[in-house]
Amino acid sequence: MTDNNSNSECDGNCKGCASATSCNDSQKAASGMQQKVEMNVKNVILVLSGKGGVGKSTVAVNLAMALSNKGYKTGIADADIHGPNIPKMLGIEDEKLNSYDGKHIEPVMLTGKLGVVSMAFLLPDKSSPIIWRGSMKNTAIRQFLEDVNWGDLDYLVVDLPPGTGDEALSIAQLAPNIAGAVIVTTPQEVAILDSTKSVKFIEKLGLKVLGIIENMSGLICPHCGDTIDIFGIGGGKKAADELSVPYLGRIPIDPDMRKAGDEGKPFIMRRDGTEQNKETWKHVDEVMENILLQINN
Ligand SMILES: Nc1ncnc2c1ncn2[C@@H]1O[C@H](COP(=O)(O)OP(=O)(O)OP(=O)(O)O)[C@@H](O)[C@H]1O
Repeated sequence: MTDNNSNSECDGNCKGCASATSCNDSQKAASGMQQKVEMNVKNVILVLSGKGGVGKSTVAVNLAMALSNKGYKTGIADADIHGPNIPKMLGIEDEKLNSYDGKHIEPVMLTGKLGVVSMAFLLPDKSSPIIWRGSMKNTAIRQFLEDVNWGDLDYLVVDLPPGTGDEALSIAQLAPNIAGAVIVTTPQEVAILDSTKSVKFIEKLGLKVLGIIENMSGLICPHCGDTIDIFGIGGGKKAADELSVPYLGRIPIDPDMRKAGDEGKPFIMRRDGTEQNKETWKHVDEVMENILLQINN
């Protein structure tokens, strides 16, 4: 076994792993020997994608908000250590994490039923990069689960960075009661190819794929109501069928969705009654219901 973060050299069966003393956290993660943390959560939902910028955080905040609006006690763990955008999307980027006993961290409560933790709350300057190796990220993720006063949660929604790296592996191995993973993609071939990797990654870890969401799926023209295929339509459904995983639905490109993220007020809190808004709402509602159906399936 080497002393770096490579997982290719650690099979989890060497003497070091057996004695559990000589591997660093990342190697333990790679070998699958990390113990689940203890926390009172009924369902952990992972949100991931193969490619960046496809709408994971957008889906995560809307899903968490939808669940808490239904009365479920919900948490969001922003596990995108290098690019934590959840606080900005919820309009709480100036908040800080507090600790009353020096050990446990209080989540930032958006409402009585929705708490949030993110690296963004710990940064002195929002534009500072976080330059961390895998083992440090693993430790931070463990703390997000174990050291946060979440209370009893019905759902914990975890927003992951793109790809199948340290953060995804850490969460998959540390979090208890993982209901499954929602894979977000856009319709183009390159995004689909990368989301296929996400599906295989989740399956390899023995977790359930709740399904694929096709985001940015056509633009409904606000003037004529016609759909313009900017990135195409149907790639997510095709991928879901080919991979034999559920298709959770599609969300069109909607300028209001982008505004919602920029203004820190999630889309599902905006109902303006326009035809375009109603159409997007119909799709968002369908996607959220399908996720819940798959969890209870
Ligand atoms: N359906 C949509 N219509 C319009 N804009 C959208 C839509 N979905 C997401 N966006 C916008 O696209 C941008 C990227 O979305 P988001 O940050 O959710 O992606 P991400 O996959 O989490 O990104 P990253 O890989 O950087 O974490 C944001 O500005 C968001 O508001």
